[in-house]
Amino acid sequence: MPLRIDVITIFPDYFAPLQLSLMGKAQQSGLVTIAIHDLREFTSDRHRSVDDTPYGGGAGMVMTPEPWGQAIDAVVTDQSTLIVPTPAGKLFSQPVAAELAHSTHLIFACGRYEGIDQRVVEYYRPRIDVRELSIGDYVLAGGDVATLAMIEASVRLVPGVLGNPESLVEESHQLPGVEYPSYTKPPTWRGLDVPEVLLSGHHDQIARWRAEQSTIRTTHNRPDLLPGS
Ligand SMILES: Nc1ccc2ncsc2c1
Repeated sequence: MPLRIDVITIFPDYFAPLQLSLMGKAQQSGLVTIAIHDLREFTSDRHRSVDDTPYGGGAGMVMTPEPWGQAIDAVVTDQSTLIVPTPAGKLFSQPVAAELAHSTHLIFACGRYEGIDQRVVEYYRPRIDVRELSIGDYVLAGGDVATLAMIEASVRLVPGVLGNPESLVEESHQLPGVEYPSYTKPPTWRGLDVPEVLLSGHHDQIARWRAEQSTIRTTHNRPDLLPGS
């Protein structure tokens, strides 16, 4: 049963990259099907409007609920998971990507402006799995780039998508923290040598060196990921 993904957006062209590389191959292989829908196709007024001023005042505009209701109703099933990217959401992570990779049907609602009228989430929550997800503590111009990131992170975990599942095994055995630095040919580049241990063939020493490097990097860049932090 392939993973089906429906993306609803006012900028369908943002999703052209999904035809390339790994994401494109995943679709050609039949492991994943991705459909992009223009929210404006689900409006009924002459101007195809999708937003209005916020109740309660405040700057910016809010996306009106009805086009979203029409668009989501056009694709939803009782197996669907509705994902609403928002800076206010729970943090997307590798474990969440793994969950999404094993779903049957994902609907991404890419909001713009100040977001989507909250009643859209309230309406679907009793009916299907609804997840408001953030990709980090920063604000984009809309949910489209966040959706691209979450699709790529999730689809690469769909069994069969990655040519070499070994890289997923390594990822899953990742020590708590960030990965060690990587090197390839040439052995010397602009006067800089590859760490000697990596050329030694001593796999135990290499493993130890990589674990040390991961700890050094995690301590410096992501102390929040250190065990016990
Ligand atoms: N609708 C919207 C606006 C900004 C933003 N930034 C990250 S996800 C998101 C979603």
